[in-house]
Amino acid sequence: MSGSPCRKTRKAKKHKMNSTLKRIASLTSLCIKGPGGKIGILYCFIVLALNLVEIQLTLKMITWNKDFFSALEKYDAQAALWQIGVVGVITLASASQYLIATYIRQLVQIRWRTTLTQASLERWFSNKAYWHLNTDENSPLDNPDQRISEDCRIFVDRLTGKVLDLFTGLVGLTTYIALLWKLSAFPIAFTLFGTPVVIEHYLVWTAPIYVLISSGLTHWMGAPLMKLNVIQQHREADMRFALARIRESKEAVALENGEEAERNIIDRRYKRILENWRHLINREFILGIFTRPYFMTVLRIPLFLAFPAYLMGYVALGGLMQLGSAFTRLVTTLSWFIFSYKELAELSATANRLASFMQQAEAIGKEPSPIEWNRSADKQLHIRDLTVRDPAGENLLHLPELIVKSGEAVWIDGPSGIGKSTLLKTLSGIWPHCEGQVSLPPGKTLFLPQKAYLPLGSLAECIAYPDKPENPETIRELIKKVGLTCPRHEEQLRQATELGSDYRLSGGEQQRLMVARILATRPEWVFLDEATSSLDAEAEEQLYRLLRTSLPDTGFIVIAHREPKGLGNYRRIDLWNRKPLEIPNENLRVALA
Ligand SMILES: Nc1ncnc2c1ncn2[C@@H]1O[C@H](COP(=O)(O)OP(=O)(O)OP(=O)(O)O)[C@@H](O)[C@H]1O
Repeated sequence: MSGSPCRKTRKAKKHKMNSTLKRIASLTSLCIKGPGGKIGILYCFIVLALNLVEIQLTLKMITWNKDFFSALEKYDAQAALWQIGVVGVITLASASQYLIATYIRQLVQIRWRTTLTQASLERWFSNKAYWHLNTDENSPLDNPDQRISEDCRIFVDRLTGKVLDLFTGLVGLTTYIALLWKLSAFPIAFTLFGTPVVIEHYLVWTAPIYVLISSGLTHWMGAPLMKLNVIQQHREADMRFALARIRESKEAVALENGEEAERNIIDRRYKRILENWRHLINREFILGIFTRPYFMTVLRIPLFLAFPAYLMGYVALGGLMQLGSAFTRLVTTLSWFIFSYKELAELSATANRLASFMQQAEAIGKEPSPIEWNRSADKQLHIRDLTVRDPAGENLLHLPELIVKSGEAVWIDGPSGIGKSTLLKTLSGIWPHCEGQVSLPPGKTLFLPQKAYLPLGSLAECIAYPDKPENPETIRELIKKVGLTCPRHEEQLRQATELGSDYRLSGGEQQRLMVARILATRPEWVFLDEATSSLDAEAEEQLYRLLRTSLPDTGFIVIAHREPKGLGNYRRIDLWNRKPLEIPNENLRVALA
């Protein structure tokens, strides 16, 4: 039997709830295991202890209500004045408790957020997850880069806020129930359909019924909020991404007068935000119809409910006020769920997003590599039976065998789109759609794409990237060597790297910087993907000559559409030829799939 649809939905909801709780627990344990995480637990206990002090202060305040109003009822000015002093002391203690607890709670947040952010970054960078993770519009993993900073903050904030409140609430609940039980030792009697009904301690029973009905209504009305909040964050992040992309490509946009087109893209994304926002505010409005009056009356209702006890003469005015405030505290504590609905929705949505990001990033490392990687002991790069495909599974290239000795140079050229860059991505180990065997010789390898990458930081850091920078004098010499000799270059280079304004350098100048990087990092193997395409032929030749003479033992694999003069003796892999290609070297046979 497959079960009724209703039961199935309930089962699915229960399963979802369980997996959310598991995710919250696993992220919390990650926070605790990090540096200073255990001290965080100690701090949480201190916050809990302070919260228990707050419960005691609340009990004092409930008693104060009785004493103060009794004094008023009796026109006892001296007692009333004394109670004003008492309330001052309680307020002072309560404010101190609140400030210290909040401060310690924030100390926990600093520790745990740091751990969670580090853990996310570790997964983001390890196995190049930032490259592999599918983050397009239809992916459930939206804008993970933005999530790392935002979700880690929200998760820790809600966890240390709401979960500690939950524990405090549970203690408070038992205390207030016990107090109300003691205070409301009188029954309420009425007739229902001709039958006399007497309910002892009726105020204690009324509170949970009142809150249960209210919580049920809140959940029913507010349930769609969770999904709408997730969609809203997704769309906001999409718009931020589109805006950041314009900043990144501002030169192309400005040159192509793309303002209107860009404006349309942003407008479309903003429209999607508005669409969901409308649903969100409608739903918040519906929820508010209930929660707003609830918040406003929650402090009055107890008085109305305790009123019959006053009329029946069970309590005096002071007792009524004491009952009212005890009932209010019980209802407020029970209402924790209602007051925290939005934040709880955020906590669960954030936990789900963060955990699924971490799971997906971890899964990347677990997938076996489609390439059989070996370490070659003979200082040769050895590729055997390598097939490179596109993501749809269509063959792009097939290399039966290619051996490159250290210090050798290979030039690969062929038509656009044939798969040259994809071949380099395969050799770097990031392209998953391939198979074959690759033996890499030991030593450093450097892959440089056509578009130079200038990381944010000092010029020395940019040149030495990804290694640690050398001394500034060496850097200055290297910059001169690659032809950036003009005095104005110094300031431009500083702005390009330190301020991230790489558009201040011409394409050729940026590529000269990349040549300086090869000279600074001195790799054993260099893979260049049209990395000199913006230079004029003469400059290109000079730079290749510089590379070959400075790094005579380095193997060069160069993808270029024009002959890399200056590279010295090189072998050519000509992918223009559509038939299997015989190259003079016996070891090198290239065929197009
Ligand atoms: N990340 C990717 N996702 C989907 N398809 C891709 C991806 N990268 C490359 N391709 C496809 O693989 C094919 C080969 O692309 P590749 O960039 O390797 O060509 P190329 O020979 O280097 O071209 P060019 O000389 O124009 O740079 C192209 O059809 C391209 O659309």
